Amino acid sequence: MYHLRVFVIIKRYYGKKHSSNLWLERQSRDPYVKRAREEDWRCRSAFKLLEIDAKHKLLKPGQLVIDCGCAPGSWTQVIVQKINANDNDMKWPKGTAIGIDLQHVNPITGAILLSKCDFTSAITQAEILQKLGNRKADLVLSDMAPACSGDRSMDHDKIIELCSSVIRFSTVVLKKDGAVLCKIWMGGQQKLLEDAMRKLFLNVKYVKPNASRDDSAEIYLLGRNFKGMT
Ligand SMILES: C[S@@+](CC[C@H](N)C(=O)[O-])C[C@H]1O[C@@H](n2cnc3c(N)ncnc32)[C@H](O)[C@@H]1O
Repeated sequence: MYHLRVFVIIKRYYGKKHSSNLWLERQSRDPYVKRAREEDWRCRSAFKLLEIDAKHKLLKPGQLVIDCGCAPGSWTQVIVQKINANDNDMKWPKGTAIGIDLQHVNPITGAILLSKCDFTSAITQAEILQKLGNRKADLVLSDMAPACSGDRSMDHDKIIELCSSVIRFSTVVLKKDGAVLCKIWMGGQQKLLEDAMRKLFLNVKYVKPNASRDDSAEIYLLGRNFKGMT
């Protein structure tokens, strides 16, 4: 019995060490990780949003954008840059970026950050509404991802729950014709989410940027031209 316990402990230790070595090796070979460091983005995810934006032209000067699941902050960095791109031109108002995350987020100049906040909680959503005042958002983004349990189907259900919360909140805060972009992990419930979005947005499509790893189940659902609530 004792030997069995020792064997299990050693296997667990080396298993973890092996997978963290694989992760390190993968990071060191990843060109986006290197570029993120060189270009001062907080993480490689910046390139996903930059790529989606280059193709779909979502971010514009003067917009109000809500970034759900923003830590460590690379999407918020991109947003702040794009919505204030015409900063010297007085005809454009300054943009507003609001980032929310469960984790601590280091300050980003030009962004309002709600650190250590659960986006799905009523308290956090009330706080976002308070920050908005009587303004509405042009764009709601969600790159939120639940902590992986290792059970694909359970993780899929959890991320769909997060997206459902984003869509519900978007119906309250979005301007007519506004847009939502949210990350999902593909699975059985994605069609339900897609159908719910089709009822609210004129255009709904799937988007997979090159910076999103090929072997990942990650994909983004983009809903454009919010129909507004009647
Ligand atoms: C992939 S990371 C986001 C990366 C980010 N877009 C960037 O570019 O830096 C996913 C984030 O979602 C956050 N998250 C997961 N569930 C959340 C929740 N209920 N409320 C707020 N943030 C959440 C996690 O804490 C994590 O930081």
